[in-house]
Amino acid sequence: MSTVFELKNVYYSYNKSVPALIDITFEVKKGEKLILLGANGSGKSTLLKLMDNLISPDSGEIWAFGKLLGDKKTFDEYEFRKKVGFVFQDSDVQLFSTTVFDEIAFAPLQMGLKEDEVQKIVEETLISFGIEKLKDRPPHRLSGGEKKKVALASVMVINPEVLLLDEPTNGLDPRSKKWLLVKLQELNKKGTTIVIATHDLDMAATLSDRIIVLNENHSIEAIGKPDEILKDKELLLKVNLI
Ligand SMILES: Nc1ncnc2c1ncn2[C@@H]1O[C@H](COP(=O)(O)OP(=O)(O)OP(=O)(O)O)[C@@H](O)[C@H]1O
Repeated sequence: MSTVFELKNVYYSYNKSVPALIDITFEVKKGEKLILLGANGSGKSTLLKLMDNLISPDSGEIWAFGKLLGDKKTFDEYEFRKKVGFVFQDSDVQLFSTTVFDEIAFAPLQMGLKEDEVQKIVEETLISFGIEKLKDRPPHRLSGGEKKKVALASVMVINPEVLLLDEPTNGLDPRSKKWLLVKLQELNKKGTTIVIATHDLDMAATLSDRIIVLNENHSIEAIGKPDEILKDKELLLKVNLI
């Protein structure tokens, strides 16, 4: 299996006195389902933002598809954005269009698809996410769960090779959550690499090949197979997950 992401001794702090991540090293293999678990404030969202090249490490390196993120000579931001989709924890940060239709059409239009192709792909996505009725509504006036579905649809519409998802089930009702887990499983079977930050042990159990646990000191406490990690009560207690 080829490596999609490689993080080497990554450090990050929002301001000098408060570290957010300390000495993070791991790889993500192509087609892998990786769960990032950890208590509030342990650094999960920060880690995903670093992997999405929204912020840059203070030190250490992040490689994606064999290229050093942000490297002026070799890194192509446009190619990267086509391959990697990021769904924020807070949907309000993500949604900016005047209608749900335009929100979902944005990425395919950016990729240069023709108007009629975009129309078709957006209609299909609206149906697949069960949000056809919302298509003319302003995204910022939707409920939390509806916003989350639109945010997911607006990223998944271009079928990225890698999905970075920050608390994707937050705000979803039980049926929508189940539906999302099935959808992510299906995408993964077709080859999509999935990295999810969550506290949701249910999701960690159903949707992971490997789990990374971050501790309150913002470093990696454990990396392992789901059955090893989720059986380890002492570990889960230590990081506030049970
Ligand atoms: N914009 C910011 N400015 C300053 N500090 C920040 C900022 N965002 C996060 N932090 C701090 O960085 C650390 C890691 O935060 P992060 O949001 O990555 O944690 P998390 O594991 O995703 O938490 P949660 O489970 O609560 O979403 C925390 O100590 C947090 O207070």
